[in-house]
Amino acid sequence: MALIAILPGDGIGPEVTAQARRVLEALDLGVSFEEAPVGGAAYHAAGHPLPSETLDLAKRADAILFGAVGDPACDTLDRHLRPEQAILGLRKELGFWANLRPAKMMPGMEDASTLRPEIARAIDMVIVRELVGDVYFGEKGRRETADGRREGHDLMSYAEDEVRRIAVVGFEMAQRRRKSLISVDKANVLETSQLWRDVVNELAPDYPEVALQHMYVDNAAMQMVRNPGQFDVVITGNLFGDILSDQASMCVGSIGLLPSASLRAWAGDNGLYEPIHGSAPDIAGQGKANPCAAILSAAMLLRHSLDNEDAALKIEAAVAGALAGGVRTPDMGGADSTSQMGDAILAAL
Ligand SMILES: NC(=O)C1=CN([C@@H]2O[C@H](COP(=O)(O)OP(=O)(O)OC[C@H]3O[C@@H](n4cnc5c(N)ncnc54)[C@H](O)[C@@H]3O)[C@@H](O)[C@H]2O)C=CC1
Ligand SMILES: CC(C)CC(=O)C(=O)O
Ligand SMILES: [Mg+2]
Repeated sequence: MALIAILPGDGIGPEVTAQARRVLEALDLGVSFEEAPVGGAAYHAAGHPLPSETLDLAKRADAILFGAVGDPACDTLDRHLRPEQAILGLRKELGFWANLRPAKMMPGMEDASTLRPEIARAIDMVIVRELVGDVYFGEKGRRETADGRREGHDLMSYAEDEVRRIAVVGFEMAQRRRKSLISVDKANVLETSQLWRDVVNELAPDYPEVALQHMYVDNAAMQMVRNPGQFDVVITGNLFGDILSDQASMCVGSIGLLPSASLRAWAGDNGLYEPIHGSAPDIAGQGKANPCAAILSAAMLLRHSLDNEDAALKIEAAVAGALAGGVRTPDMGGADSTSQMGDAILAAL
């Protein structure tokens, strides 16, 4: 029997993963669930944001459903003990280097988008974000200069094999979709990005049917709100992908709508599935969180780790159906609660 590890985390994490678990249970898939604390919840309970029991569960599971981590009560802790280290640690320890973040306009959701309906309607992209390199994982430090100024640094670096493997994912995904790949970097300024661009260009002849374009990240941020329909598959580094995917979420209606998969293989392997949002302390505990991103992450889990495309499609159709029926949490301009959104999706199932 397949084992799904549920790591709810902090803030709205437990609220949205509870709805995703309801949906998975309703499908009667013959899977088992095991939950463990992570992030601030784990720090308060066990003194560490990623206790060894939680890491062991993540390793032994067939797939991981993750909520979110981040707790204002931990803001003053040493960086190594902060809740966010748990998600970075899980990604690194388990080698989940490929992060897929699909953003697609769902029927009848144009009113929730910050863009004009005719612009928003065309959105159907996947951001393929490199997840275990870049400035998030480079050498970090603080020092004091000779004249007494405080300095901080975070090294941005990529090795060619790290770029190549994520670029291959991008090219292969583009080949399965609309055959357009936009690689986002800052090669006009950054050495890391020049290497990124070189490696992507070297791969391009292997994928002659894919139209490759390079775009600087500042322009990409602007193009994403000017004409998001031009993006099919986007490949980019850890930092730029983090930022651009939050931006893409508002183009399709809410940060509470975008799921993600963090993988080390296309299919049939353990993966980590989480909404792209954080723990949202400003709305935690109020029943206001939109659970759609977590529920759509559960669909990605079934698709990529449990080889159950049928069940994944059922969940995606149920979410689209509930939204098309007008159920909306406050982030999408409505007044329905987290559990009412979950109820509507279960009813649509
Ligand atoms: N993967 C993870 O666990 C992530 C953790 N974080 C952490 O989360 C904490 C809060 O970070 P923020 O920058 O505020 O980002 P956030 O994504 O938690 O929230 C940003 C804004 O979006 C809203 N929001 C987010 N998810 C929502 C949902 N499902 N439904 C309705 N509204 C939603 C929040 O209320 C807030 O106004 C921090 O500690 C941060 O480090 C942030 C991003 C990802
Ligand atoms: C703790 C952060 C690096 C997580 C994040 O913002 C993300 O992965 O989207
Ligand atoms: Mg983020």
